[in-house]
Amino acid sequence: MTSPQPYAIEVTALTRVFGSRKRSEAAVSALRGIDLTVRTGEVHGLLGPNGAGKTTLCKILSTVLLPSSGTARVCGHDVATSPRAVKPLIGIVFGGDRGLYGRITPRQNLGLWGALYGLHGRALARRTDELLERFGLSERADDRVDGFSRGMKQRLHLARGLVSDPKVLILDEPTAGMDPLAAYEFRTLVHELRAEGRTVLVTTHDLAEAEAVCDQVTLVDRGTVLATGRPDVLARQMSAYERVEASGVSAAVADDLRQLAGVRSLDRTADGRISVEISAADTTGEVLGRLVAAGVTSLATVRPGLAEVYRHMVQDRGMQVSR
Ligand SMILES: Nc1ncnc2c1ncn2[C@@H]1O[C@H](COP(=O)(O)OP(=O)(O)OP(=O)(O)O)[C@@H](O)[C@H]1O
Repeated sequence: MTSPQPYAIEVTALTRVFGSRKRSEAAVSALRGIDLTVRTGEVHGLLGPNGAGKTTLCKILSTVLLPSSGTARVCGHDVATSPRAVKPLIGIVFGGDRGLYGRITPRQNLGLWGALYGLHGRALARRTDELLERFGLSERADDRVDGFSRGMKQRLHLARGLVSDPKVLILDEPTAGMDPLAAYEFRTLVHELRAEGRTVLVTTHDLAEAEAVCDQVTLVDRGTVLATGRPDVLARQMSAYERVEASGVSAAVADDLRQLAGVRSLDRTADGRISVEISAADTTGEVLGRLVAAGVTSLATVRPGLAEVYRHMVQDRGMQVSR
């Protein structure tokens, strides 16, 4: 018996350039030398702002798009030279409305997709029924999809991604536009997929979602990898970019805080509030402690948005996290 591949996804020095369509347009380097490994059975988050290159990478992995240079392998098969070996191993789910046929029913959508993967007859009917049941769509199985709510369409997308029983599932912003309950159910689903032994690559803008479901997270920005590591390790690093905001702080206390080693900057706003930008993970507690000791009661800790974290990370390049 052959032993399973240790890595479900191996990406090395991957680039993708989109040529310009008009003379006036510059070519776009969507991926600029991505290295990424995802262990078999792992849930791996790809986290990055708009335009980071996440969708481009997902498309290359699912053989929809060719790389410009570098290599990408799925379960040991090169996506560019062996797409036929890759296709049955991989399922892809895009968020939003892309890829569903609204004028037909969920059963027919799944039937069409299953047929593309070579399923037919009883096997296809059984698989379709199982998935409709799993995603709570059995009662609406024969209604037209275009009358469905966003959450139902999203569940149908997920069902579609599983039609071929793929070993590797790519979820491109699967919770975009989901309400909180649906997003919670999604997290449960990802845990189930992992328990079934599948490898999941999930793209998101949402750090909390990545922390909740992922074993490993890779941060990407402008086509490059900024850092990769366990989400709790990355989150701890990100906490080094927290801000503390407070009002009613005397000039003497503010000066005292400014002197602390882990304080990057301290600004006072026109309305008398202060904003303290932290530059070391354990400084937030120290700043809060000093403010409380000085009798300040109006204070808050603000975790920066991803865009801000990226900005800091890009400035502080070299803080690569390894496994
Ligand atoms: N077909 C295309 N032609 C030209 N440029 C493209 C094409 N597809 C993507 N790009 C560009 O490549 C870059 C990366 O886009 P991509 O969609 O991969 O990013 P993303 O991280 O998925 O962003 P988002 O979160 O907004 O979906 C962007 O600058 C985008 O404009």
